[in-house]
Amino acid sequence: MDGLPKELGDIFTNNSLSQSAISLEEQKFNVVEGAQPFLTQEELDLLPIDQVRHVVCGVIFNEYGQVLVARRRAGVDYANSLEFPGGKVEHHETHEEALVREFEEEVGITVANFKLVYDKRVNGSSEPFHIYFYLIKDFFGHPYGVEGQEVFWLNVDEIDYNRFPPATQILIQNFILTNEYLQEIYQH
Ligand SMILES: Nc1nc2c([nH]c(=O)n2[C@H]2C[C@H](O)[C@@H](COP(=O)(O)OP(=O)(O)OP(=O)(O)O)O2)c(=O)[nH]1
Ligand SMILES: [Mg+2]
Repeated sequence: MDGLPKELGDIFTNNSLSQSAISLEEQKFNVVEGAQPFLTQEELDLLPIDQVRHVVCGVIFNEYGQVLVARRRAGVDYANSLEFPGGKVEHHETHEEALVREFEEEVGITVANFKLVYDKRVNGSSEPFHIYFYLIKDFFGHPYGVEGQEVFWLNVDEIDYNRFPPATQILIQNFILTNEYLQEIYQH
């Protein structure tokens, strides 16, 4: 796990739920980013690329123009927030291999034909990471929450980007809500 130790993550979540005065919906999204020493974006960007963890995520649309979204589990970093499926690249893997593996492990589908659309250096809760978002043009199978997590298709006009981690919010605002993705999907 990339976040706080599980016990700490749970304590954080429970405290937030019991003591905070914010709405029930907002309480579900507990950002633990920054629990480790905070680095500015400039400091993060100066870290050598081979010294930060790489994370790959995929954005997939179905034939109705809906986007595939999952909910992060309790007790992990960004607990209960929404996310695009994906995860950490392992040492022996390319980004593409990691993306294929993560989609099989998390949502049970095989993905193909993808393109990098946005990337960003992030101050994670336990370590800095570099996140890469791929637009996935083809997939095989029917997605479901292999690890028991909620997985669903969301209409683009129903996306509330505040429910996603900060890096994903930027992607949604600049790539999805602007319809930039349509050009990428239909460009051959
Ligand atoms: N999957 C995913 N992770 C995201 C998104 N935005 C974002 O900041 N992250 C962060 C959360 C985590 O700190 C990090 C890695 O994601 P992860 O928790 O899915 O990693 P993983 O699947 O390998 O999980 P694990 O084996 O470590 O439990 O990326 C997103 O849209 N999707
Ligand atoms: Mg994951």
